[in-house]
Amino acid sequence: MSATSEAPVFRRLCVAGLGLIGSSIARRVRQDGSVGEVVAFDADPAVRRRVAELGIADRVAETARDAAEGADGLVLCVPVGAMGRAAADLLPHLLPGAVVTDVGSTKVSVIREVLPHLPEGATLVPAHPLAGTEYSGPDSGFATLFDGRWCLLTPIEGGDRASVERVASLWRRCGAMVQEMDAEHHDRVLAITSHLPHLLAFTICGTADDLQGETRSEVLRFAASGFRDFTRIAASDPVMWRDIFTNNRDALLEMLARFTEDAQAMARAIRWGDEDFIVDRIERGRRIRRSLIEIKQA
Ligand SMILES: NC(=O)c1ccc[n+]([C@@H]2O[C@H](COP(=O)([O-])OP(=O)(O)OC[C@H]3O[C@@H](n4cnc5c(N)ncnc54)[C@H](O)[C@@H]3O)[C@@H](O)[C@H]2O)c1
Ligand SMILES: O=C(O)C(=O)C[C@]1(C(=O)O)C=C[C@@H](O)C=C1
Repeated sequence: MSATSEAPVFRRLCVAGLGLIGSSIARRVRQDGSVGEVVAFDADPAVRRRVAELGIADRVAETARDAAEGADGLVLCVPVGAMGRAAADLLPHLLPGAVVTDVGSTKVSVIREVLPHLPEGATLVPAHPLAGTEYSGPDSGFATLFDGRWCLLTPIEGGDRASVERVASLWRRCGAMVQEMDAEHHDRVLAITSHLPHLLAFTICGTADDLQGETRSEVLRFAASGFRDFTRIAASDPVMWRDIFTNNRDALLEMLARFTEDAQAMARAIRWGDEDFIVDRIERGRRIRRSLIEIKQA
């Protein structure tokens, strides 16, 4: 990827929270010139020092005020439970008319927490890149993270369309495909496709750990790739996932209840030897996997 001749989307972009996602954005936009200047800010001094060492921003600010002053764009890349605090610290200092966006995994809660801090004339365009890994921190980011991945925008009803287009353009230049969606719908979709799978992965690892007397050494020694796949997801950051679970509580609990019912149906089929039911459920899983691979190849 190399710098294009297109005009920068923002003159100065403030990136707040330089973990996996924030540092990936900073790396990408600096490489391809989609913003004039990147100013980084993180609440953790150790992260600020590391970002300076890595050289992934034009400047690392020591305070929220210094980071936001003079910026016409701000992307909040902090855990969803910290969005309100970060917005309160940064938003008052942005340039008039600035565009504020975020990358949070929940959208209704982020809108609720950030909107009250939006200065007159500024706009909020919530966003969520569907790309990540189980790693966190500034060393884990990379410039190609968003290539070919979806970024969902959940624009505020009646909000400024030009700002939505600017944020969409930033994500396209980061390599992502952009789609707009209603925030409530986003949270329900992500509850089943991302939040519940993580809940299951944390839980199955916990269950295996509880059985340590009997099986744990076996689990670890002979861990087949099925269990290993769960452990990759279960290695994700505790603060990030605590915040996602508690900020998408209703949708997640609804999906968990539906899943529990379906798991009970499977348990019943196993108990009574209903082989047709069991095969039908497994075939459904295989079909979903195949269709996902086809979508990826298309
Ligand atoms: N990791 C993923 O796979 C993934 C994917 C898409 C979206 N997201 C979302 O992106 C956001 C960031 O996730 P991440 O994986 O990059 O997290 P991370 O833990 O790697 O980084 C978060 C950073 O935010 C900083 N921070 C916390 N509170 C702050 C504050 N008030 N002001 C400034 N900095 C603050 C932390 O010090 C940390 O460096 C989260 O909202 C998450 O839900 C994550
Ligand atoms: O790839 C992973 O490890 C991820 O967990 C990424 C993942 C996901 O569930 O797909 C996690 C949370 C985000 O909000 C978006 C993406």
